[in-house]
Amino acid sequence: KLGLEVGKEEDFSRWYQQVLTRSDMLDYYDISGCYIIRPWAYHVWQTIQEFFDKKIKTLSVKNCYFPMFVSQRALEQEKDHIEGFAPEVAWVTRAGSSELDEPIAIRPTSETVMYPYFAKWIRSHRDLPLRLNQWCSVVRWEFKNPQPFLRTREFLWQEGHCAYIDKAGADSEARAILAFYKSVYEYLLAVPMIDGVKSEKEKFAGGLYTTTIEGYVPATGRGIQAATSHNLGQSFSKMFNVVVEDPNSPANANGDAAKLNVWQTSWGLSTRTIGVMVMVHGDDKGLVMPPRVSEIQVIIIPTGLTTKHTDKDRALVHNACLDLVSQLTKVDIRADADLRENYTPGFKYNHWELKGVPIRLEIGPKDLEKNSVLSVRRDTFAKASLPLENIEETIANLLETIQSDMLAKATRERDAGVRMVLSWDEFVPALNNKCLCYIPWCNTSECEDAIKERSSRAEVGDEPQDEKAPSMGAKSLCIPFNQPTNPPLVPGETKCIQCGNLATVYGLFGRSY
Ligand SMILES: O=C(C[C@H]1NCCC[C@H]1O)Cn1cnc2c(c1=O)CCCC2
Ligand SMILES: [Mg+2]
Repeated sequence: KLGLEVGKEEDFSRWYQQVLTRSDMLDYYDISGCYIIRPWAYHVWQTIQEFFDKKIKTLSVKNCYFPMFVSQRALEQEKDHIEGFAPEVAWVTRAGSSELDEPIAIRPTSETVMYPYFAKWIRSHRDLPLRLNQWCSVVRWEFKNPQPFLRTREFLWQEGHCAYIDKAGADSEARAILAFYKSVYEYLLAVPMIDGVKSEKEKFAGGLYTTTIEGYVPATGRGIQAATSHNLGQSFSKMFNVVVEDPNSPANANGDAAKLNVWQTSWGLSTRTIGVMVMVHGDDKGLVMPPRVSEIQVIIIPTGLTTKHTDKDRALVHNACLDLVSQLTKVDIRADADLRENYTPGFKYNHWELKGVPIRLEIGPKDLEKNSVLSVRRDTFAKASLPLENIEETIANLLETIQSDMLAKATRERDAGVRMVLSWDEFVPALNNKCLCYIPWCNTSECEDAIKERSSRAEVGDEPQDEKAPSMGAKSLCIPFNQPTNPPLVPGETKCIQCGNLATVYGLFGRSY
């Protein structure tokens, strides 16, 4: 059966799974939480990789590869970094039929893999800055229900790890990387992001601060953490003893200079990117692929051929399709033709709509007479008859228009899903209206806990716990760099909507993935 059996608004999680499997993006695997990434999705990941890799090379970041195995000693080098996460760590305990003397962990992230070697390699300030990145997979044995691309036990990502002589170096690089992350989503995936800093409660416990980009999924009204870039401060360099001689401090009496723990950053972006793109742009006909990341940007389909037409007519139309493919390919447009004899044009339209191909071109005998082609946009279904004259430029422009229209539409929907909430009694209704909320906030962890508690479904009245309504409370997603100004938050006057103490920031809150 082609097409989707369930609508996006009808049953979102079933829609999401069906759109992924029926578009051949992904297949389920016989180990829970693990999925097969098929070519249609893998092309998106490779496009992101090429784009991001070029960006970090402008910062002189070098790619490398560390082992996926972590010794128990290394992993537990820093207790509080790992203790919160310990249940998620997967261990190798046996090889063949023989037990290992020591269990070996599979990396859930690579701080503890890399930093002992940072300590070994960084001996002098001249060894700084050190800027490394690796493209790899990591394993986190999550117990919450898995979701393809969004929460999986193994996922592909990149993790960057850098070391600087001072805080300023770490600050500026962390922010530069965050801007690159934002452009992955906004330039490639046509998904708008809100950037900001995580609260003390939500930040990466091992670090000084976490900057983040936060997405919004209109269909569920939930926020989603899309990528993070941390200034780790000096906590990891103290744990792992990554020290240099302080170039700015004179040697003391007996000649040895002061020691300085380096300042570090770490940053990660994963295949969650693909899930966000699907959730934001997909519709009831299937995927809607942003042109910049779609393996096929234009699909050309012969049409209008009936039994009345001769084999010659058919050959003419098929050749016109193939000519068009080569014309577009010559100008780097990723075009293909679907000349399968055993499927009707209508069947093919559904198939390529399901896969979200941005433009469909229909060519038949009549079009050849008029030297034109019928184009259909996947995002709006708008049809237009296009002259074959100068078709390359026309299609190139149409692809650009689709890319920017998709971002504009997703931005309108995101803006409609984020509200200014200036009093507590508006907060939960806004969440239940699928909105994220900017709230005047005191920025304390205990208040954050109270907000989560008071906004979880159980707390609010006793309406039936229908499985769709998220029973979770609202989390703080970020303190946006771009603080709302309407109305302005008046320091010393504006109150936190939860606890009534003075508000110091606007916080972005919402139910989230
Ligand atoms: O991974 C990070 C921090 C950092 N890691 C490198 C990329 C950027 C950033 O995510 C946080 N973190 C999340 N999840 C886990 C761990 C963990 O450190 C360690 C144990 C298992 C689960
Ligand atoms: Mg986690």
